[in-house]
Amino acid sequence: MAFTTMALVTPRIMTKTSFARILASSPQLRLYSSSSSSATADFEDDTIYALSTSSPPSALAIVRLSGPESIPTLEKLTSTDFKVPAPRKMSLAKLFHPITKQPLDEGMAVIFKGPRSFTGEDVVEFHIHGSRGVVDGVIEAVSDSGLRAAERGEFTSRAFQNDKLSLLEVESLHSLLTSQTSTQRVLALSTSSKVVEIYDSWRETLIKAMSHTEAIIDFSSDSDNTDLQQPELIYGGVLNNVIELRKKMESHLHDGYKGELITNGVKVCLTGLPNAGKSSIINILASRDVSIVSSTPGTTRDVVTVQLDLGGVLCLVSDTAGLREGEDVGEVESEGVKRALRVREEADIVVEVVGLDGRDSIHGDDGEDDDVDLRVFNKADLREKDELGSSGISISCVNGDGVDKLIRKLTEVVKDRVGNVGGEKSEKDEGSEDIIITKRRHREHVEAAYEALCRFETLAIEGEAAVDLASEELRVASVEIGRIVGRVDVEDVLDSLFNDFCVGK
Ligand SMILES: Nc1nc2c(ncn2[C@@H]2O[C@H](COP(=O)(O)OP(=O)(O)OP(=O)(O)O)[C@@H](O)[C@H]2O)c(=O)[nH]1
Ligand SMILES: [K+]
Ligand SMILES: [Mg+2]
Repeated sequence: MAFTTMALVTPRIMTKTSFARILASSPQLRLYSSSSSSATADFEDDTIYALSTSSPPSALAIVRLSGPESIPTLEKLTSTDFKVPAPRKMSLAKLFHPITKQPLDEGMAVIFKGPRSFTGEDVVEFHIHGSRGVVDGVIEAVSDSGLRAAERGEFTSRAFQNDKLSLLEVESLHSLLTSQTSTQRVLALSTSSKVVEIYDSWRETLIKAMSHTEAIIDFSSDSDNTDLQQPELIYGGVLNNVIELRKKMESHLHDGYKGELITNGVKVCLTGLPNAGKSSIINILASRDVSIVSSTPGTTRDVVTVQLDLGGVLCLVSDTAGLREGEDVGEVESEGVKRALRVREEADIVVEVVGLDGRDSIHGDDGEDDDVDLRVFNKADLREKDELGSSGISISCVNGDGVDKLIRKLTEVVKDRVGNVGGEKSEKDEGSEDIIITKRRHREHVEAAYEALCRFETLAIEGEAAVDLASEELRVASVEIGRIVGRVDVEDVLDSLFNDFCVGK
């Protein structure tokens, strides 16, 4: 699938002013350091530095240090009468190269004493002017003071090693740093500490249940004990708690994949017969010529995808080949149709574009088809007014009629799919659970835990005879939940995660 643009576009309702605006350029920061190896493998207590803001030039820049030599380095770069400020208090700092004594900048410095810092170590931040000359000078001075350039994500990995952040919080931080839309931002901010608490409480429930079943095992193997009333009671209590938790997991698993949709983007597919106007529509939505429009049916073959911000939700909107088959359809177009069908199959939202009138809908006159979420009747300029019923939206790519309505309607459909994130809860949202699954990784662990609890319940029916097997299922479930927050077995996830971070974070 080809992304024609890296910029995220917010389609705008047609007004006299602008039709669209590019929201944000690529969030990927250019790397200042070229180092790319993983930071997690060899954690050392040397002192690291990095430019934490994007490449010069910019108005201001921040160079960050972390480790035992941070504060001594601040002293080396300032004159003897400089007083190291109290933690978290900004102080004016005239900076000099420690050896050549050349002036570097008149900036600001702030210190954070470990463990009350992001990394848990002593941290110094230089807030300096963002020109290449200043930034290079300060970086050189820090390096000449014996500090080492940080690896990608090394500040965050130190925060993790020092128990300042859990794996789940590291993931949320990464989501925040790469967020492109308001829902991604709000979700990232809301899924850190609160969600850790939820998963930890689940794990606590499971560990408690496990300790009770272990007690039953001990109790039963004690041959002197003839009173079996008590273990049954205990087992009943454990079972109730497990059922309650299993149901909670179930409701989170049935969350409509909202978290993953917000994180990965909602896939919207424009589909329809050749010449319906699919490419014309994607060009309007993207406010630029991303897809070729022509009067020849079968123009589009490759899938063309643009990123749009619809009501604060990242959407990946794809233009696809017009669907048709037959002898006059050549090999290349035929491959295009195959791709179109695949994209449609995988889409979260299917928008069918109908050309001149309802008769050339791929589904015939009734327009009934389960996988279509929104039907758009294009070329309204060629129709008598109100010729069509209310089964879709009537638009014209030629004069722009109905385009604002299409954007509004599409936004509605998208927002309906991802739910209300971070907003005031409306009546509709009553009883709906908060999103706690934002990645496939989380879902897989919750699913595995859920299945273990189902097996536990089956085994529990057999009573004490199978209590040791049942207890093992509780252990499996607690390990799976522990993996989400990063309480157990995290190394494999960490390596790939920290590699996704920028240098300086
Ligand atoms: N009158 C009129 N013509 C339109 C409108 N929208 C698109 N067209 C024309 O319809 C023809 C086909 O448009 P495309 O956007 O290429 O259609 P498509 O669905 O992408 O076609 P394929 O890629 O071949 O499947 C072009 O000549 C467009 O200029 C419209 O609203 N009104
Ligand atoms: K065409
Ligand atoms: Mg096309």
